[in-house]
Amino acid sequence: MTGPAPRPLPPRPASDTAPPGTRTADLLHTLRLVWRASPRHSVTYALTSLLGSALPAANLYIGKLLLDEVARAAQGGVTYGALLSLLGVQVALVVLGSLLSTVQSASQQLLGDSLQHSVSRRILDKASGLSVEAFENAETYDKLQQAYREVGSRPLGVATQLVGLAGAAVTLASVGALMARLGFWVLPLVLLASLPGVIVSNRFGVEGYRMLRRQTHDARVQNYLGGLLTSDTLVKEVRLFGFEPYLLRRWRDYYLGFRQQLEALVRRRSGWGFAASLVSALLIGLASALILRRAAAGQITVGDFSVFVLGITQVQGTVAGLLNGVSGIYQNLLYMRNLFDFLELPDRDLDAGETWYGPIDTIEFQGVGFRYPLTDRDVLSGVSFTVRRGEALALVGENGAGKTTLVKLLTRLFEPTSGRILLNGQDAARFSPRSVQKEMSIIFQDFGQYQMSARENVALAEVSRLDDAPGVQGAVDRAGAAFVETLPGGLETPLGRLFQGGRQLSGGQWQRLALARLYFRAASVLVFDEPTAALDARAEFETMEALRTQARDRITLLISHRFSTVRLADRIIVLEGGVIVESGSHQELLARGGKYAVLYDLQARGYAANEEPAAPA
Ligand SMILES: Nc1ncnc2c1ncn2[C@@H]1O[C@H](COP(=O)(O)OP(=O)(O)OP(=O)(O)O)[C@@H](O)[C@H]1O
Repeated sequence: MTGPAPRPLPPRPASDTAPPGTRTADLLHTLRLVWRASPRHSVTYALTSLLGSALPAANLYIGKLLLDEVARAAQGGVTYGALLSLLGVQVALVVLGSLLSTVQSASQQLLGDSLQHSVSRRILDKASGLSVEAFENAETYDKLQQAYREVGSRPLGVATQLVGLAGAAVTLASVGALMARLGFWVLPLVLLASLPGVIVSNRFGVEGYRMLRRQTHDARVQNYLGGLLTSDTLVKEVRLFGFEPYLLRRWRDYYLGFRQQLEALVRRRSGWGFAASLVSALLIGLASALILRRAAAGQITVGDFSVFVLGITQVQGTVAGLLNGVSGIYQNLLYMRNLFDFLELPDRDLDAGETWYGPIDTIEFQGVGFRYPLTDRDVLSGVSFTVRRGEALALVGENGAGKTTLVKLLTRLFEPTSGRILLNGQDAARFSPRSVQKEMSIIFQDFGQYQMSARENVALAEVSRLDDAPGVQGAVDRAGAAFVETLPGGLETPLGRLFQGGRQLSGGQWQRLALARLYFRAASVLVFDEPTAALDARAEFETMEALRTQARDRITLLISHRFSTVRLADRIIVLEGGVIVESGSHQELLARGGKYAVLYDLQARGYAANEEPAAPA
């Protein structure tokens, strides 16, 4: 599906107030990245570019000699052979030029490809080592997204622009040396004439960039609005409520705002651009008049004059390229800082610590507290409880009470900010998170729907057993996901609608597969976070029955808003504002008449109300 072309978002570059050494270090770092990506293509690209940069001066010089010889030939004394040999050199230069540029662009393309691959690889390596915490931090996530988006252009941009700068210096020095022979004022005047245009274009380049930056927030909102209109998952709701015109109007309002700013910028840029070209023309006119005076005095040849005329365009183009290259490198380095910031984020070594072996028989929370990074509020505090093998513990509480957070701590995705968690009486922090996680299996509230085969959807819980067909089948049976057999390719059927040939499943079917994934891993701790939210009544009943059987030789943790599910647990913990306010069995908590009883009563009354016969009209 194609949506409206998204407005280019200027990615947020790192602050340009970084210490002066940072840019140099980033430049070197970028060049190292480029070099490592492909030394062979880096060298080829640099060499062909530099050699090619000396060609304009060589061409100018041969052209001058040829013209002078032609002029002399008019007076006789020059052989046809001499003219032909100069022509031969000129043709050879043209052939060399096109050979160099062919090799240059081929090596640039291959270097770009290697670079994109190697930097993407580094980003993905980094992303796989980051903690879950890092992903929940909006700024880090932004950096990751941006690094990934920019990976194809920025590092190569820095390298090619840097080589371009060196090439421009070579061109300028060689062409400049030729022109300087025509009079000491020629080169300064021509250089001066190049400046106004470059200054204006740079100044408005920066303004344009700032404008885009100012618009970043609004552009994101506009893109979001466009995304709502083109989203396959939201189309049902958008159509039914019919708010397309509202979305379109808001989308257009943003566009009109951007358009106004763009028009103002274009007007000013055109005015200044025109003024700059006038100044430039005056200076070139002055230089030409001076050259012509020397020509009138017979002090320069027709070849010299051609060096002057053709040299002007060459110098102006090179100066513009040089200054634009400097600002281009600077801008690209700002983006590279984002990439480096991301690559420099601390990893969370999931294998650090002692290795945990064997089943977990008890989990004990001792005064556990937790605060999300960059927030100023504890979402859990003083949480203490113990759960033993064979027990099913349910967590209840209203939205935002801290249930999922508690599970994240239990599963070592996050570490407590206070208190400790003991496993079989030993501090969990001593053990490597990964080795502990191997003993745990989970179905999250927002479980994954992997656009892969049904088998992979189950076996991802333990990829080393990806080919364990009986194991997968067993998990599928336990999860009541028998529908898999009715799929055209059985367990091998690709799922989801993202790729061709994929079968889309219903929400409940996806959830059953996620349950199968949980069962597939041989774990001593099972965590069910709203495991039945998308299930029908029968499936919920079956799941709960299976869960009760599973629970006998394991620790089971259950989060649910459905009391029909919760009441099956041996013990229930009631969380409120991150604190345990009650705990006990279903019967005990009802008898106590506290928070649990109130919540239970509310839900029970909801059912009862639905069962009341309709009042006669
Ligand atoms: N990544 C995060 N960064 C900052 N705060 C968070 C983050 N995730 C959750 N919170 C906050 O932590 C509190 C507890 O959230 P949690 O998801 O644990 O609640 P819950 O009891 O599972 O809620 P629900 O029943 O809605 O699933 C909430 O106030 C929430 O706003």
